[in-house]
Amino acid sequence: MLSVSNAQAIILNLVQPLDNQRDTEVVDLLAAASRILAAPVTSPLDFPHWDNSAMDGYAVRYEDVQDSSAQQPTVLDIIEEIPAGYQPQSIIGRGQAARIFTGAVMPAGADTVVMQEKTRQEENRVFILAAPQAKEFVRHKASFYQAGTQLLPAGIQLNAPEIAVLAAAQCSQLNVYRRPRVAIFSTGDELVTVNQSLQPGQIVDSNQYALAALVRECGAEPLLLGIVKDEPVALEKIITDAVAIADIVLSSGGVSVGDYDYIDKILQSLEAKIHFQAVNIRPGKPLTVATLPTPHSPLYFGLPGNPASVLVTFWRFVLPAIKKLSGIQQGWEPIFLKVPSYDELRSDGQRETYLWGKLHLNDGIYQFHKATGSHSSGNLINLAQTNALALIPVGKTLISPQQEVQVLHLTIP
Ligand SMILES: Nc1nc2c(c(=O)[nH]1)N[C@H]1C(S)=C(S)[C@@H](COP(=O)(O)OP(=O)(O)OC[C@H]3O[C@@H](n4cnc5c(N)ncnc54)[C@H](O)[C@@H]3O)O[C@H]1N2
Ligand code: MOO
Ligand SMILES: [Mg+2]
Repeated sequence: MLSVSNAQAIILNLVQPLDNQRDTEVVDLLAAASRILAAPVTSPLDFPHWDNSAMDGYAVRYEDVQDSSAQQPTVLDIIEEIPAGYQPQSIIGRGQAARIFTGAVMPAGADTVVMQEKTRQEENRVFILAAPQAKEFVRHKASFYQAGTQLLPAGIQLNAPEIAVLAAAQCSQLNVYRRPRVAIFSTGDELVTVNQSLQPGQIVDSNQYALAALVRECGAEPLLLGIVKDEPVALEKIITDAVAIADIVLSSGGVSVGDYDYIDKILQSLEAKIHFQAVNIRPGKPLTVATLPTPHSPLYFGLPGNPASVLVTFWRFVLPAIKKLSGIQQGWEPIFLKVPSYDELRSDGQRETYLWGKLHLNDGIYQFHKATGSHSSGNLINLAQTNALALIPVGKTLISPQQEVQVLHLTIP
């Protein structure tokens, strides 16, 4: 059976990132947090914009003060006071200084700032009580960033640090990738919505709600198409509708070998290319990945119906695909941490097994705690509060308490 890593490689190979011309939109800076930058940004401004002081103190000429000490202070005449936001008017000459404050423009003639604590002021004179270093406490024009060079590259996510940079560079509108569109529907005669009353044999379609939340969490737009019965005609229509509007289609259920599992047959009748129908993973083995022969060739994930399988296959396979699609330039693959396991972890050794649970901080070190209760893929109850999946590789049957385990950390992104 196809290994998890080969399945991931096939999926990432199939994903075409959004187009940096067609698939973009302009958003205000305040709405740009967590979006993906579609074009590199350059600024006509230098950072700092001008030489300025890093301290509250006195702007001086280094050559005047280089021999200063507490015993033999240099005495300078204060000829100007320069607060932040003020353009200095005078040129500092021999024996002169300017009172200056943090962030204020350096006056011409001065090249060094002496911090206030190393001075004593008496009326219009300042006593320099210690020799500074040459150019000390001056933040030089363009020393952080040179105008016209690249400020931010395309393909990065805009988080608080980038938003700060863009604000400082007066970029009030940004060219970002549009959100990937992800169509979601559930299949099954037994399914009802949260608001319908349950008849014997029925369950709530929790997968659609779970997938909508996951898609939204990773910055994409969920298009909810509802529940469809296990009927070929209805299924063919919903798949056709979904592929027409979405970049990625997620269905759940109907991909195993039962008499009412129609998804793969309908994909075949629609001339989809099915890349694989099963992966050596637990939970989530019956996973269908296909591409459809429409112009924009959306990627189709037929996720298995069991609720735990849906979440695990989303985290392991769909999330990296959405990341690549969204225009992010790198870091699509899941990140595994190596941590000690608090609990004993078991698998039959046949499939790459994912056990859900929580990373707990213990004295500054993460530890994996397995969720209590049944790890059946049909049990969604103990999935609540999951923030990590422990991985037991093929061939391994036991990870003992305190042994190291690889853990997929689920904080998105
Ligand atoms: N003979 C075999 N039977 C099964 C195999 C197998 O290899 N041979 N694989 C099992 C595994 S593993 C899984 S996972 C499931 C996958 O089943 P399907 O994708 O065909 O899904 P369904 O049969 O439609 O449903 C399975 C299960 O999940 C519940 N379900 C379905 N949709 C939802 C939903 N939207 N919300 C909540 N729960 C849902 C459904 O009621 C079933 O209990 O196949 C095994 N069988
Ligand atoms: O793959 Mo299934 O998800 O083991 O139950
Ligand atoms: Mg089935």
